Amino acid sequence: MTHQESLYGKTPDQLAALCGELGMPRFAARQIARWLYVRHTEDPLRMTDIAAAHRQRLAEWFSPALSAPERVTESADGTKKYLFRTLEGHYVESAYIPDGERATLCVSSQAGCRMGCRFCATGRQGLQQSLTAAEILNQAVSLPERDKLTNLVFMGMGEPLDNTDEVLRALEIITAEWGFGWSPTRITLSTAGVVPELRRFLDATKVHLAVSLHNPFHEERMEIMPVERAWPIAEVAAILREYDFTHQRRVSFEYIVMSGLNDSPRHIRELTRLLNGIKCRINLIRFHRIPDSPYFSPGDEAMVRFRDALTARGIQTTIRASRGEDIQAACGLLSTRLKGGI
Ligand SMILES: C[S@@+](CC[C@H](N)C(=O)[O-])C[C@H]1O[C@@H](n2cnc3c(N)ncnc32)[C@H](O)[C@@H]1O
Ligand code: SF4
Repeated sequence: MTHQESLYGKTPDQLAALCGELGMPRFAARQIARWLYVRHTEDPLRMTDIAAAHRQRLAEWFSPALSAPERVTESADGTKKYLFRTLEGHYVESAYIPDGERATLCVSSQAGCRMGCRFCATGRQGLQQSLTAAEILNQAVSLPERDKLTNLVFMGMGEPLDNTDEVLRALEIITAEWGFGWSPTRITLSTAGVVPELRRFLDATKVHLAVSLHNPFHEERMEIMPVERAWPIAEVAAILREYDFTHQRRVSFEYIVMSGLNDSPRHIRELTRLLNGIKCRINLIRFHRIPDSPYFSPGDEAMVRFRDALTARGIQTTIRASRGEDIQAACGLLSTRLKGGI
């Protein structure tokens, strides 16, 4: 245990172990969790139902983890991009996306990413740091719009299943009744398909899953997503076939439509074959241009034709509205710029 450690981000089990080490009653763990996650107070000195001597000890041992965003950019459509600094000094982005009754926060799970997808600005940074559970939660808790949030998506920077321990801890805190008490159906985790971690995630939580597909052919997917080499999308699909997505929990596939690369009838046939037996939905995404990239989205009509062709084959398909494009709300562009990366 070091003085750098924070209370925030710890589960009651972890807090109980700490209480034991510090000579405090173990039941104090529940009280601390309540202060942290229900009352959003991380200063031990304000935890008034804990004995004063223990409060003092906690304050000496633990440093604060929560911090306000350092920068915000607002889009014409109301989307806001926040920039948070981690304790190690890296920048991560979160996008706040209001939409009628809904308000979604897109959170980052890592600063940078080591998956190297060719179309992704975050991928170009490489991995700087995996976020702690506290740093993941901070993006929601320290958001000025915290109390308006209805949904959370792990679609910001980083690959959440390359940081599974901390992501699962954050998900536990968000969904537990001693935590934020959110229904798991308000949360979606997006992955490029880290096969060894996928089952663990599916077994440990009930949150929705999104898989970044982008091409159903092994050779072609490998060209744009190096993860395909180690963990083919066919293996991801095989695992998903073992799970039930017909009730509360949903699985969807993200598909950036790239002109001339993945939008042919051949791709439609292969997608149908790949996803056969999985109750799912496909979200078609427009490519957000990043500098020096060779990819282009087709026009609106071609997107609609592609959607209709998939729908005609029995796959529920929607075209995802692009939000915040004027502020580059997608994926790592702002923080990459700050680092001088592009
Ligand atoms: C940034 S990733 C984070 C989650 C996870 N690493 C993944 O790949 O699913 C979230 C989504 O953004 C997509 N994405 C990345 N770069 C993009 C771009 N330039 N335009 C549109 N979508 C992009 C990814 O394919 C993925 O579906
Ligand atoms: S798309 Fe996802 S997995 Fe690929 S580099 Fe970007 S953040 Fe990483």
